[in-house]
Amino acid sequence: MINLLIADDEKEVGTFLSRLFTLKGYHVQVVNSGQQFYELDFHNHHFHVAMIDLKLPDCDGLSLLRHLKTLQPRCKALIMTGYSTIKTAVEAMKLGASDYMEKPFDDISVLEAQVENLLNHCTAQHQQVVHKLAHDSGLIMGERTSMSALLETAYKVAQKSVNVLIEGETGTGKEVLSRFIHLASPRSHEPFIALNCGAISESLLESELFGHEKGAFTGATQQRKGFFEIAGNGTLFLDEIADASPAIQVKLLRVLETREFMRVGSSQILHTNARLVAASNENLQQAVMKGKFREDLYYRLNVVKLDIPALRHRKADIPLLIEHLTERNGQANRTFSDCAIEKLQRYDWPGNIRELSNVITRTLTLTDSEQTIIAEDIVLPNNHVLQPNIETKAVQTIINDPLTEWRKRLVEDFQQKKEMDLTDLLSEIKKLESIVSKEIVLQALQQTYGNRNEAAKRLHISMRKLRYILNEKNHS
Ligand SMILES: Nc1ncnc2c1ncn2[C@@H]1O[C@H](COP(=O)(O)OP(=O)(O)OP(=O)(O)O)[C@@H](O)[C@H]1O
Repeated sequence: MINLLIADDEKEVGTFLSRLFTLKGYHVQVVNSGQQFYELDFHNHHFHVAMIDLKLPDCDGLSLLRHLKTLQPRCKALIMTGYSTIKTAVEAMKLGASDYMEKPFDDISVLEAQVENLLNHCTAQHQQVVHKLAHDSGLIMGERTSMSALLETAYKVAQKSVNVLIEGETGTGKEVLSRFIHLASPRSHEPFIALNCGAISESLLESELFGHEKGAFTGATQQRKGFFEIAGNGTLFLDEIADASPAIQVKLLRVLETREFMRVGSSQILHTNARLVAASNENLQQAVMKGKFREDLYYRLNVVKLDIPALRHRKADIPLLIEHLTERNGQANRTFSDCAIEKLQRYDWPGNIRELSNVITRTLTLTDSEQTIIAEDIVLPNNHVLQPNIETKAVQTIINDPLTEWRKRLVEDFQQKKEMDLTDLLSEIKKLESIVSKEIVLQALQQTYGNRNEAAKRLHISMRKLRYILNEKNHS
């Protein structure tokens, strides 16, 4: 028996949906408040799909979603939302909701289809689809990394007609991700147009975006369509959006608000249905605070924000990327030794995947095509800093030495006393733990030149834990 859960304070909605799905043979449970939701017996009663309204009188839908996903991670959640809360619905998708549906429901068959889809949704099949799309867009990442979670969110928002803002350092793959969004969207058969707002002058950018009439300016010898027109029902990717001039920002805002624009030199109003994906390697919110970027445009673009992590924060992806980039160079048969891969993983990659790609191409070109690439073949920038591999070094020096000494002392102690005091032993283990962890943290701090945030990140611990290990009293 399929079990559905509906959480909505509007009783009529609950009754209507309950009737609709009961007729299909499903068992439907309706709750009208957060309190009723929390009183459900999630431990003994499994739900297949939960439809959750974002606004309940006594709590918000996101808390209900968190509760549900903690107790029943396999239950698919469909968020019901009004237009004003679409942004929160997208947040909900980041928290694990499968989809959202706008209320009031214009077409009930769409809701029915969404629920059916979720019920038929097979995880393995779904992952295959996402992987294939990623591969087709040239996007490589490891499994269960920060990128795979990001891709899952990107896949979900791709299905919607919302604007997307992608932030990430230069070369992290913002354009690649925007291609993935396009390919995963219902617009995939329409054009994908990419334009770098930082690479051209203001007047040229305006005419590239909106087109121009013949004679609109010197050199405009014929009428030309702009990218908004060429993109049609497809996707327009605007890279380095923070570099658009104030005048262009005003025009973009107008297009996003009204979906209308005019070619340069024309008074004819044209309509666009293109989806906008904007990207920036600068933090756009900070650009707003500095007065460099319009706040209203920022909010229009930032319906969904995807942050691509820098390559140095996802080094686990490097071996796969090396393989992919080697293949892209037409040299799939070439291999990198373990030491070579380790060397590449220890570098910080300020230019991210673009820089990695250049290093791979250069290395492949300069080495004999028969040989395995070794660490010495890889030339990194002159002033590069290779990050020591904390784990290896820690095991060799920091853990081994105190452990040997401790073991020796323990054995000598036992030989003298001829008896074992377990309480003493446990307290010795605690002491050893604190000595070793403090040494590791100090080592990490040395390697990050005192940068506590970076040290904590490398050791996969919180700042609070780092302060605790360093015996700083006030570590909260
Ligand atoms: N996940 C990835 N898998 C494989 N290749 C990637 C990935 N991400 C980026 N690349 C490659 O890295 C290079 C830079 O990617 P892209 O142009 O998308 O970065 P970007 O963030 O848009 O850069 P910029 O900020 O400079 O515009 C390209 O050659 C791209 O193919």
